[in-house]
Amino acid sequence: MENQTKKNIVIIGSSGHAMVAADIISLMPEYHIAGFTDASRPPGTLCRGPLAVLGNENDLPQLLQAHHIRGGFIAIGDNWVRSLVAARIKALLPDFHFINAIHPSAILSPSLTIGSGNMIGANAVINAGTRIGNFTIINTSSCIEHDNILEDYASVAPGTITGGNVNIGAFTAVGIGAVIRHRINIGAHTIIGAGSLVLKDIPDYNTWYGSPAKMMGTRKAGDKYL
Ligand SMILES: CC(=O)SCCNC(=O)CCNC(=O)[C@H](O)C(C)(C)COP(=O)(O)OP(=O)(O)OC[C@H]1O[C@@H](n2cnc3c(N)ncnc32)[C@H](O)[C@@H]1OP(=O)(O)O
Repeated sequence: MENQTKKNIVIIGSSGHAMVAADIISLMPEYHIAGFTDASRPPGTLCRGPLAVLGNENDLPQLLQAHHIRGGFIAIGDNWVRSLVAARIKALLPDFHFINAIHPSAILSPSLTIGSGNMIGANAVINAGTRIGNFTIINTSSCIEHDNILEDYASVAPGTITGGNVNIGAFTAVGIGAVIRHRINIGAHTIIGAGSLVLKDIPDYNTWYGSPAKMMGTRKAGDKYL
């Protein structure tokens, strides 16, 4: 039940990633989680203690009223799928408020610029002058150094480290534990494999991995990467 100090929030998705997002949002004093939406599980399915699947995305207009929901968070780890879901919700509810899910242990520079719909995990550090777009994932214990740019729907997996002045393009996924040297530009829709060391600029629609990372293939928007 919403009280006077907390806004009711719905989490879109109910996977393992959604449970991490729920853990984060439950630690944010301004929000109360009303439940989840997930088209692949019947309403009433318990997900996290008493919190259940309330319906699917198409039910959102009714769910907002029934549960006094004031905003939501898309907790879908796949960058492309997350963008498709965001587009569907925006078409259905143009004024829907997408919150940022920011773990209280994250350390964010006061000069950080950030949009909406982003997840910032436990112990992440984001340093001065960095700009984060919308619907990105900065996962657990990532270190995003000064003057980086992360475009919309980009993601960095747990333990990623970037140097200063790194740009990561829209929809690009940086794998777990990758290290990216300072002043590197990574294009859009690109994948950096787990544990990679990136020392060169990387174009759009590429897969690179290894130490040092090398070009291992090309890809199309929406290709799987996990
Ligand atoms: C909370 C979370 O879970 S966040 C998500 C965390 N997960 C990740 O970060 C995963 C990122 N994805 C990867 O690293 C993937 O391995 C990819 C996308 C780079 C490559 O995937 P695929 O194209 O399917 O490669 P595939 O598994 O077929 O492996 C092909 C070869 O490359 C090697 N390889 C794959 N990934 C890597 C890597 N990151 N570094 C070095 N070698 C690699 C494999 O060992 C294999 O070598 P082999 O032919 O000698 O056996």
